[in-house]
Amino acid sequence: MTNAEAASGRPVVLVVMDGVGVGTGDEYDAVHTARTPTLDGLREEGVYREIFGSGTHVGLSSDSDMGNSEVGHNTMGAGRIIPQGAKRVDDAVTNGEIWEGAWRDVVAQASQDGAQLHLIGLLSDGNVHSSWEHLVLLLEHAKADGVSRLRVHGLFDGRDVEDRTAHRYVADLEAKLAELTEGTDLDWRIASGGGRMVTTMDRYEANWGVVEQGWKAHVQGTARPFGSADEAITTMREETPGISDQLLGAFTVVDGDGEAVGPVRDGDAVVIFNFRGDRAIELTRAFVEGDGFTGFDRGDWPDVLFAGMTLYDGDTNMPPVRLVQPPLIEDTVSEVIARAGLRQLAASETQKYGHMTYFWNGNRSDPFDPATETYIDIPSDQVEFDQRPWMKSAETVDYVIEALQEGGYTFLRSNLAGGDMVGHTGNFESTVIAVEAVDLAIGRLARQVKAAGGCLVVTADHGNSEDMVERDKSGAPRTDDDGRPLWKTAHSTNLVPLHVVDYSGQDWRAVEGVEAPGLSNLAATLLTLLGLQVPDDYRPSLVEPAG
Ligand SMILES: O=C(O)[C@@H](CO)OP(=O)(O)O
Ligand SMILES: [Mn+2]
Ligand SMILES: [Mn+2]
Repeated sequence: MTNAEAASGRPVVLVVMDGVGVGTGDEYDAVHTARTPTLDGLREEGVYREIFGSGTHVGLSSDSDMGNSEVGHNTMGAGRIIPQGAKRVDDAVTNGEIWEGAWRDVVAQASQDGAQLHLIGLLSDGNVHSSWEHLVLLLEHAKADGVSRLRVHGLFDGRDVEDRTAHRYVADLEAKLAELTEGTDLDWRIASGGGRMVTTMDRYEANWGVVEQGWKAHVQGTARPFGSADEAITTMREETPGISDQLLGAFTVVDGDGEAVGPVRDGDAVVIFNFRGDRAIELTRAFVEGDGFTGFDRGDWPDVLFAGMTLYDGDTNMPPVRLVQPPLIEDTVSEVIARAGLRQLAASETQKYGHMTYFWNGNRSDPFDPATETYIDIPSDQVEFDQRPWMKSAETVDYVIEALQEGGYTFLRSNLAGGDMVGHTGNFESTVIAVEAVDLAIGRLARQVKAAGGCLVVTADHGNSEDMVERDKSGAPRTDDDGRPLWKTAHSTNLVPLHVVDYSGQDWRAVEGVEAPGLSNLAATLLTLLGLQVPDDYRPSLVEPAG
């Protein structure tokens, strides 16, 4: 029997466990600490490998860059390593392309009499949504290009960098602004800000109220007033000891008369300097969409020249003006499957919905073939996720199980968000529960895949929950002044698991000798399991028929 015959007809079911990497197994490894009978069992039952999900293996600039959902899902779906995020913008910066196109219009607009240039984005060197170097370069070029009034609206991270460091980023930014403006009559200031999870950086329309807070802070200048960004941070930390940077409230910087120092006005130029789209698109829409906009009540919105760092949504062409053009990823795995006429299902809760559709499909939102593809978006809870660590793992799997029972689908993919979203809270106990809920859900799904004689593939897009503590350079856990662990809220650079368990009777074995096996090998692996031709430029499959 050929591979294709063995595979013909039976469903292949992929589960992406978001943020569940392979850790050291120590007491800060929530995956190891969790009771995971399903994952332990799958490991015995089928092919198990540990593969790369970070750094240059997913198209980032260096191997010290942790993975993230965007690049992880892009890479999985593309079957190749595509230059990504910071790397893509870095390339445009290196070859100077970034200063040639829309940037010229931006500075021309900002040089009109009385106009201002607003730079809005995440103050971080996590290189997930934004890059500190890019912000500095924008400032330097704005100076060289004669922008006299400039306002920075800075969001605090605490998610991709060590938590409770926002004051350092603010100090560094104030120092940079002082250095660039010293001895000139440039009028450059920090004008507003807030923690990214409560200000501006909502995603997948989970909570437009977050964007509204940002709109009040950055655009209207009506958020909670403070004399400076540093004063805002200090005050909010006094009010809520231990508060995470991501949750610091939205604020507006005001002058001695209580007037906002930099609201956005007609005729200004606005740049969002985040390069990643999922959490930049909503504010973008608030700026560029006309009367049809329904996210929240914008009041009288200013007429500005708006530019994003890059394209945030390929299908809606948002934003229409951007500093750097994005990668166009063609021939992604679901396009290949759609061309073969096979039916596909994608299911995820809202927090990761775009990951399983837009990012998976090489930055396009719509199905390739609406007749054969079904997308399911399960609304996420609107809470801090450590309060509901099971998230929607059960509901997500319910949809996949139902589709398997119904029959007719050949490739069914889903994302279980808990390991990542709860891992980001830095709450170890809740993260253990999140991983257990993921395991439980996969257990239920595995039984249904078995009943259907299908093939189950389980992997993760990057690490997070398997390493929950900040570490020093030697890898030793760091503690606070009282000796308590410094909980880590960020992703990791760890390897991720890959399980392949086929209940159809076809045996598979690991392909030896694949160079640096990683997420980029998943697409060929899936096509091989499906018995479909692998495009020539894909990285190779990690499994082959045994015997
Ligand atoms: O929450 C997010 O935006 C990122 C971390 O910045 O996580 P993920 O890449 O898993 O979506
Ligand atoms: Mn993720
Ligand atoms: Mn994450």
